[in-house]
Amino acid sequence: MAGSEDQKFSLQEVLDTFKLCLSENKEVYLEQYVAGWRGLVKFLNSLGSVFGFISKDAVSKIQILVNYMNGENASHYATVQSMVKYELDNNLVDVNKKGSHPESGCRTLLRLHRALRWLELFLDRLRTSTEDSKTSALCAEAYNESLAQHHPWMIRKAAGMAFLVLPGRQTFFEVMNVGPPEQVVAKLGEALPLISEVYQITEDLYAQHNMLDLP
Ligand SMILES: CCCCCCCC/C=C\CCCCCCCC(=O)N[C@@H](COP(=O)(O)O)[C@H](O)/C=C/CCCCCCCCCCCCC
Repeated sequence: MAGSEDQKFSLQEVLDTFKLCLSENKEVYLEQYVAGWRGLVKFLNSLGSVFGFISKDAVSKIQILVNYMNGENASHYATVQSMVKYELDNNLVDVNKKGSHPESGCRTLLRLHRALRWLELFLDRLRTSTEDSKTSALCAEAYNESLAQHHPWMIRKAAGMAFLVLPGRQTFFEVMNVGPPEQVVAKLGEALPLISEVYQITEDLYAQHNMLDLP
């Protein structure tokens, strides 16, 4: 798995995985969810080693979920809904404070879920940005509105420094491998509703089970 993060990023590929994320009855397939994140990590890796600490954290969370998906209880880790039910029914989630299940699927996925909100906000800003927009500012705004609220000061500082070396909008669009800027904008417009729907379904599920603040 780790090696696949080094390959070339394609926005279309990420879009395809998020398209495949939802079942007919709107359950979120874990395999596709994780595949979407793997694709995004490829992009992050292509931005350079400054982003290594972020990539490392994302990869370790992906790996925790992959281990459950391939483990002895794999059948319970087909969708986010089945994972939540299984872990809650079997008291496998540290609901109030870290205890015997510090790496439950539920708390691990929650971290990626919060990052998905950042992604949604960031992509929307990119989509509506102009040629002279600064990606670092767009990224920082999206981060401050979402993930930052869950991160301690040190992480916020480190993330803020990393954002400063983000490439400009033009380079960013090129790395997406979609085509000219108009096509990137169109593709982002296609991707956003899918990402939003996956985010909202997960958010509602976690809210319903009072799990939005898992330690
Ligand atoms: C379509 C292409 C354009 C966008 C491509 C974006 C690619 C982004 C790829 C990955 C995003 C990283 C996801 C980070 C997950 C962070 C999860 C988290 O919150 N972890 C913290 C809490 O975990 P526990 O300690 O409770 O286990 C952990 O402390 C975090 C450590 C690392 C710092 C995370 C900073 C996140 C910044 C997100 C912005 C990424 C900037 C990418 C720039 C394109």
